[in-house]
Amino acid sequence: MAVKRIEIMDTTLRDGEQTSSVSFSASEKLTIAKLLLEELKVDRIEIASARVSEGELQAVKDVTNWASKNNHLQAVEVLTFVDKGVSINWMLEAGAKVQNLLTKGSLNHLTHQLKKTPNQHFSEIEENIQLAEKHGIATNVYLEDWSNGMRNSKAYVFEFLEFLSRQPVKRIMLPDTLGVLTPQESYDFIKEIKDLYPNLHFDFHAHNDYDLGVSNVMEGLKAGADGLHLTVNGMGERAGNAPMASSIAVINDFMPEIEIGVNETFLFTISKLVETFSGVMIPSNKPVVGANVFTQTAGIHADGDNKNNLYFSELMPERFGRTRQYALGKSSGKANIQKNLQELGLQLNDEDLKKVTQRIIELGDKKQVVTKEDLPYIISDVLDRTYEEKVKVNSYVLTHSKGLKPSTTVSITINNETFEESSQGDGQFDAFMNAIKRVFKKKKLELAALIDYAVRIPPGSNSDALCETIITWRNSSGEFKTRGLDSDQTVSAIKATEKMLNIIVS
Ligand SMILES: CC(C)C(=O)C(=O)O
Repeated sequence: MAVKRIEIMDTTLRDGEQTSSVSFSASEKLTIAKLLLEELKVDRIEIASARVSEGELQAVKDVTNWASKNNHLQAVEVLTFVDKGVSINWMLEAGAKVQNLLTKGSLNHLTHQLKKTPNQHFSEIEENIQLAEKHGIATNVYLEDWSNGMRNSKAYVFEFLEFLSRQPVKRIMLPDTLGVLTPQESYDFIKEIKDLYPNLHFDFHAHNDYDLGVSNVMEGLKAGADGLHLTVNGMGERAGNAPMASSIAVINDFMPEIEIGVNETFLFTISKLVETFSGVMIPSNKPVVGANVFTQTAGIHADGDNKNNLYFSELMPERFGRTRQYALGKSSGKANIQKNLQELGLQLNDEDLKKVTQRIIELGDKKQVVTKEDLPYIISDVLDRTYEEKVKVNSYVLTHSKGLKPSTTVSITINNETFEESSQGDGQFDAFMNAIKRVFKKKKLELAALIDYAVRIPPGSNSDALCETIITWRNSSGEFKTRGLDSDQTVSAIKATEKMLNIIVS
């Protein structure tokens, strides 16, 4: 079987940034660009549209400056326009060497938006390409609205391709601008073009309006596309672009005839980074990168995992730097609970396990989130023995006053030894944590680092509502979450912290 190496072009920093209300700063763009090229190892990145703003000019300068020192300059691309050289001048100032020239790929767009004839358009494009060449800038050409062009003005598309085949163009980019193609059309249209121009390089740029992005990518590749445009977390205009993570997994698992250079172990890392920088949360069921996609909820699945891995597929979490989890809830069953107990190093006899299972089902029925870290508490509660409280927050005073730093004094007992510490902080909880840090330093104990802090109240409630704080921590044994519930937000965070202290202190 002949294996074909294709190019992956990431356009998170250009099309991805066109997600409503997303704007990356220059330093965020540089950080993402480095990770994409050096760790994830995509072949190319599109980082901006020319002429957008001064800030964007600086962002492109920063990336090209870094890229030229690290042999990546030819992998950094900028979207440009047919504008009598204005974009080219912008590129020159930004130090960019590859332009992705936006042209019209359907007669509809050409006549109604540009109000030009095909010949006028082609001659302006030719002028642009020559000018770029003169300045050492390579050209790729986007045929915007190409998919509709293939449906409604095929003769124009082929006339355009014939013109481009005579130009010094590196790649021709075929966007499904409105995300309207079916998988069958993606295959047929690209095949028709590749059959006619087998030696030209064609990228396929799929959008996800019908959730067909990944299927279309697969069909486009089968038809002979030489490159794909993807975005991290599927960010982009409207419903976004074909998503990076699942497209890469699909190629690796189902398309042995296709070779790519992407290092899939970094897919989750980059997905989280883009989530943080963009503020666009990854849906928990998003394939490969969503919080729940490697969590078995049904007890029968966990049971099957114990029996010859009956519920495993090729899509193993470890490939992406993740681990399988077993949810606790009304449908979890004994096997899920046992899996979690194993992870915590706890053992229960059959009778106790039954009682704990019953309690988790009851809590699940009330829609309560039960986490692995809740298990020791549930066990002690259910089995009617007090949980061995190694750490107890005995008392504290918290102050909050206008114009003064919040401060606290905390009394805490660890393994029967009591400590009192005072501290200040940027907020009341920060002051509390600073006091705890002092105690742990004194005891020479490792404290878990706080890596995420989420607060919520039941929908529709008001300021007297119960407030739930879920804190994610990390220590040398890994990441874990604790939960605190109280009508006072700071107190709920302190309760979650007390749970954490009991988990980490042996
Ligand atoms: C700007 C263009 C190239 C685009 O993203 C699209 O057509 O989808």
